[in-house]
Amino acid sequence: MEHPERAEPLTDAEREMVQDTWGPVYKNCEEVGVSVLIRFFVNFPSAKQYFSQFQDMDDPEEMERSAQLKQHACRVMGAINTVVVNLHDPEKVSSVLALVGKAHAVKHKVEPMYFKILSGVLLEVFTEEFPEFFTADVQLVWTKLMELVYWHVTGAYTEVGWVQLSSSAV
Ligand code: HEM
Repeated sequence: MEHPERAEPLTDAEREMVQDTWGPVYKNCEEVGVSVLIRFFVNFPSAKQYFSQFQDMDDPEEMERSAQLKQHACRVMGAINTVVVNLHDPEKVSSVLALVGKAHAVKHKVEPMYFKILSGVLLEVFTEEFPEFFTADVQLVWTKLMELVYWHVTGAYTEVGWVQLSSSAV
């Protein structure tokens, strides 16, 4: 799997932009997280294969009632929160994301490309729900943060010897 030397670190000003705009999102973390995951699973239905409780569901309203979906929404948002509040501490960021990457590779066997797709959906929903905060500049910085997340997660995949099994995630 391709893995560049390093991810571009955020500057102090960029860190502040991320932290300032994350507050209103995290305040509504369950609602926003559920919207993100529903859009993810509706637009990329193959991503449901990993979730026993709703892999065969197509109706978004039914998905919304799944406890497993809600739980994963909160876990995703919780992990992003840990990254955002610890941006000043690169070791903490890398250890949190290494754990996420390792679990998804070893335990859940999730194709890493889905992390890239989910990042795009996260940003899309944040921007739609909080247009006053997610201006073009802010979106760029968040894209940089998501690239950093992806870099750490895929680094963990490489470390556990993940071999890409399929070239297409969609
Ligand atoms: C930023 C992205 C993500 C974060 C922060 C995240 C975080 C987590 C966390 C903290 C857990 C619980 C602990 C564990 O079992 O490892 C978890 C479980 C899980 N994740 Fe993710 N995840 C992300 C993306 C994904 C993606 C893209 C998929 C698949 C398409 C996925 C599939 C799963 C599955 C199947 C479980 C187990 C669910 C269960 O047992 O009910 N995750 N995730």
